[in-house]
Amino acid sequence: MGKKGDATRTEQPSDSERLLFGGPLRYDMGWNQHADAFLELTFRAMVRRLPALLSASLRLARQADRRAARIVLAAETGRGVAQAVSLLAVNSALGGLMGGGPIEDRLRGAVPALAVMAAVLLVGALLRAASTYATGRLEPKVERVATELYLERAAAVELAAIEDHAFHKLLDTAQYGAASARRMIMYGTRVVNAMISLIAAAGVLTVLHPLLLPLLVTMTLPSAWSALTNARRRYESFHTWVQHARAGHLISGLLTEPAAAPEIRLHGVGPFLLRHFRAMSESAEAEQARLARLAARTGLIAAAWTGLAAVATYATLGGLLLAGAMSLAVAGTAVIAVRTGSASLDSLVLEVNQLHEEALFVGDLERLYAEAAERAIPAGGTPLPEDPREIRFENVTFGYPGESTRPALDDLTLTLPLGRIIALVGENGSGKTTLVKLLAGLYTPDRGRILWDGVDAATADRRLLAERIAMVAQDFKRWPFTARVNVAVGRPSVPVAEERLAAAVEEAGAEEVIADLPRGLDTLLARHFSGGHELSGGQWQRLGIARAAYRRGSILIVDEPTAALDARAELEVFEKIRALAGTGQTVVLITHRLASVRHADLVHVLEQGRLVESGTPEELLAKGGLYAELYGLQAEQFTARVPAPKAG
Ligand SMILES: Nc1ncnc2c1ncn2[C@@H]1O[C@H](COP(=O)(O)OP(=O)(O)OP(=O)(O)O)[C@@H](O)[C@H]1O
Repeated sequence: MGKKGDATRTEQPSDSERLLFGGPLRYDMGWNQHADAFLELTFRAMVRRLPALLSASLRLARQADRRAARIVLAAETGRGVAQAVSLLAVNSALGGLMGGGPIEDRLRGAVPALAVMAAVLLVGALLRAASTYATGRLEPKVERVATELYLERAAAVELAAIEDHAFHKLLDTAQYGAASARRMIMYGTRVVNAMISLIAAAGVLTVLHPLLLPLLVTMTLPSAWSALTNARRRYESFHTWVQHARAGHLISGLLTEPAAAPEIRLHGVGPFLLRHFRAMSESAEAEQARLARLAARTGLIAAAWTGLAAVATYATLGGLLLAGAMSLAVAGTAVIAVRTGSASLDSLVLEVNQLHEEALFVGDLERLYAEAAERAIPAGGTPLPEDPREIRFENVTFGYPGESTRPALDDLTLTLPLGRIIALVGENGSGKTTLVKLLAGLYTPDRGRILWDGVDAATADRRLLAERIAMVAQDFKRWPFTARVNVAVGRPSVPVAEERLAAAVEEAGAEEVIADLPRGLDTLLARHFSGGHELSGGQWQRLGIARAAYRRGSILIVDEPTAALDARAELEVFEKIRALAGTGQTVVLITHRLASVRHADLVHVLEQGRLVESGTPEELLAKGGLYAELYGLQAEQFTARVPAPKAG
């Protein structure tokens, strides 16, 4: 009841959250998915899940380093056995010391048991060292293996999956899984160790007197209860506050972000953000204080309960001694075994709890692995024709996921003759970029077919299809690496070839851009690193074109290649593109600069995802349709008279 009330209260957004974010942000880091599992955090549920959790840790460990995993397991088992032997030796030593006869004889009698204890201590220390070393080797490897698999799977999924909100959320949540996998090894090891020493202590206690085992359990229950209660509160609080925490990080990030820096200084946004950062931090601190208060209260209750249980245990031992049902030596061993056992049980509960918490994140990671495998770009397929004559879109319809009044491409049929310059023209949002993304195999049509001569791209080998495409997208990636890599990344599968690099830079007209860089091609193009350099938008655009030229795909797709270029550079780039077509290269060009389309062999005009007209630029101009209208509008801007300034 209290739990529910707390959660509801903390879900109220703070004033800052309300103002800056319009209310609480509901992105829940995927917690909902495992909320049920965790909230069922009863002792029984945890015990039930323990074997599965331990075997998951072991599987991870074996995947990462089989030998180290074996060492850890053997060392921890050995330590448990050593503990049992040590308790038995204590019993025997105490029995000898407290028996009858002269003290010298008793001491002499205890020597073998003491020697065993010393040997066991030594073995225990050696095993502990072996386990520490092997765990230290194992943990980073587990994290690396899990991370690699995460990155590999994430990079291999379809573009549509990356853009899918639900999948992205899974990607976000699962990124914590690798670190959790690492910690699972640590907690898994501790659980095994605690379990074995508990079994040792419990076994010895049962041998000493059957009453002692339930007493041990009674002594440990309070701390188990307090650990579980606090873990559950922490979890609920984290779940409720995760949004708030993210928003706080967002604000602090904004204060130091270069892109925000000019406005922060000019508009005085700094103090505004700081004020809200403080307000949000204070709400988070209040929540931490609430948790600390509750944890302190729970701890006190548990301590009182443990105290009573301890009194009961020792009273029972006293009773047994008085009644003559137990010798003093056995009682002494029992005290030691009770202490060792309750310490093991305490840590067992704590570690299982931690293991369980980490397992939730590893569960997210495993869900991601499975989903990513399902959404991976299929391997293999029909080979494409060696030298196709044309690519034909046949009644292609494609809509992006989510709400939309119309599909981005709507029953589109058109032909792209290869070895020519084909221009795609149309107003914003008419579907040009979507068309080329389908052409490149980044998306697949919802309906209709894309045929490379007779071969349907849907059944074709996607890797081979991508091999043929070189694309300069509108928002191509500005890699935070050197200029050389920014060009050569066009074909990273081959070693960087200087000649090919120079040719690509020349084809893109980017020689001057490179010459102006302080270290030429070796200049780092990332301002936030020391020695880093930033390029202007137009300079980047030339590097983007150089990258596509370096790739040497048989179909070059250029989406708005001149948007950031000055008039002279624009002319130059179109000259280069025209020259490329002379070499038999297919160029698919998207541009709003209709004057530059003059040299295209074929123009397709799109409107609202449909083809409205096709032809050579001259034909389209003569026809007087949409192309002619757009062309006329642009031409007018240059011929219209600039109004003369008003006199006076
Ligand atoms: N990744 C995406 N997710 C959802 N909808 C998208 C996405 N990309 C484009 N759209 C939508 O698809 C439609 C076609 O967009 P597209 O980018 O293909 O047009 P375009 O002709 O290239 O436009 P522009 O001239 O502005 O570049 C638009 O309505 C747009 O809102």
